Amino acid sequence: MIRAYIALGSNLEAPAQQLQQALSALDELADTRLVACSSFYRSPPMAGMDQPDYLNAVAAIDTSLAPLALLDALQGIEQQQGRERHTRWGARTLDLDMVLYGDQAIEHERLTVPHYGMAERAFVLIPLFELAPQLTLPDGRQLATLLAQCPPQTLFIR
Ligand SMILES: CC1(C)Nc2nc(N)[nH]c(=O)c2N=C1O
Repeated sequence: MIRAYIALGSNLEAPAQQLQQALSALDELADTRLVACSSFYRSPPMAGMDQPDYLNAVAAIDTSLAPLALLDALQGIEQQQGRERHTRWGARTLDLDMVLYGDQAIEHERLTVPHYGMAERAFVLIPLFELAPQLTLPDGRQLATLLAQCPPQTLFIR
């Protein structure tokens, strides 16, 4: 089994329920087990868009699904929970992003792992640090270092 970390985000239609429902769906995926989930964190939309605050978390899963199969499964859960991809940065009922997949660096047209924006996203780094403070990225960087260098963002533990 591979340890993967999934970033969850929602800012529409009862975000706390969206995240809880997504955690259950992750645990029910074939060949996958939900190992842990961070606290839920509320924060204003990054880049100050005119949207409701987000609720974010990071989940740790163990899976034997291959990366693209896991990606398909994550997109399936988003769709089950009403995710319409209107605009790239628009508000959404649920976002599931594969942040890390074991110690693999993946460059595929559908999938980049580690997640391309994680170093600038406190709403990913802080929940991830809660779960795995000693984590080292595939390129050798320490998660603690990324967190120290990340642009500050106001997060509230919900
Ligand atoms: C629109 C954008 C970049 N901003 C966000 N901002 C916050 N706080 N949380 C998110 O999950 C999030 N997701 C996004 O996709």
